[in-house]
Amino acid sequence: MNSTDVIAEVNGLGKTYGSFAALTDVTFDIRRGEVLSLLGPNGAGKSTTIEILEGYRNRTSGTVRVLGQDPATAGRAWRARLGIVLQSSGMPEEMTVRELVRHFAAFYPAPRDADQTIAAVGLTEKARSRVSTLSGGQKRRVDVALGIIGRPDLLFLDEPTTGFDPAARREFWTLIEGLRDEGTTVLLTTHYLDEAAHLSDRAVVIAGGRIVAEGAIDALGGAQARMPVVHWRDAAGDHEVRTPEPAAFVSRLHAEQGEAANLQVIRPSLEDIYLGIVQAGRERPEPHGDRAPALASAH
Ligand SMILES: Nc1ncnc2c1ncn2[C@@H]1O[C@H](COP(=O)(O)OP(=O)(O)OP(=O)(O)O)[C@@H](O)[C@H]1O
Repeated sequence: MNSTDVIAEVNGLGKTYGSFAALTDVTFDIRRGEVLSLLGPNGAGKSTTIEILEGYRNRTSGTVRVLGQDPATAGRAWRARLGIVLQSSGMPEEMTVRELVRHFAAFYPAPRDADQTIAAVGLTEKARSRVSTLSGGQKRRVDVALGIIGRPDLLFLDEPTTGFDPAARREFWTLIEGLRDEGTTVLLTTHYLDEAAHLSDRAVVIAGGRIVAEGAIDALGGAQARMPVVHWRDAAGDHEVRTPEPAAFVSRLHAEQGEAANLQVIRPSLEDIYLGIVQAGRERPEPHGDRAPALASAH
């Protein structure tokens, strides 16, 4: 891969809070134009990673480059190229949606049109409403509008659809697909595996502060974890066989036994695969001696 195709590089990233290692040896990159999902259970270290990439949190060790610069020292022009939708944000509640979006647009050199952005997040009818009168999901849409108003090269979305109803989530997905088609690179964290599967090209799975899986979203977990399972019942009881060729297996089963009761072919969902990865990560023995890495390069 050409190095210009990499928009962010994280190498051997470590973060300790006192003696607690929140991140250990985290290495991954974000490629231009992709939607990368950062997945992991509560407390895995996702927000810590994102905040280090955004320059809001100092790292303990390792190297990080985002849009060609070290976030720990990068300045305002660099920050203007990022779009950030945090898990929770404090917005001036007394402003109207339009006032707020216009206010933020003024911070950027080449912002989107405020009304078009409000329309893109589905809030045209609320453009004249004060933020204080919006529902939780509508406020989240304002967060997203503020995240994209500056035409970011890299957009961080930290659990963007929490609190959205199902229709709003689908609309949001369409919005993100549109941004991706325009060339925006997105780092997404979500606990909704269907969202990750729908939107992202690749995923990095983090658990206990370490990367436990990484790869194309439709190859995550490897062939074994994704192997279909054939279930059926006969006089001897219930049976379950994992096979890469379920059709051939069912055909043989039928030839041998005739119509099987309760026959099912189940392909593991991304959620099944993800839960298996996280569980395996928990059971993995701790690598010797690096639970709390020394301060290699404090920033
Ligand atoms: N300022 C802090 N001081 C001490 N520990 C912290 C601090 N911030 C985070 N941690 C700890 O670091 C770990 C990683 O937290 P982080 O917020 O990055 O997780 P997360 O993956 O984003 O979780 P969630 O899915 O719940 O948002 C957690 O165990 C958390 O308690």
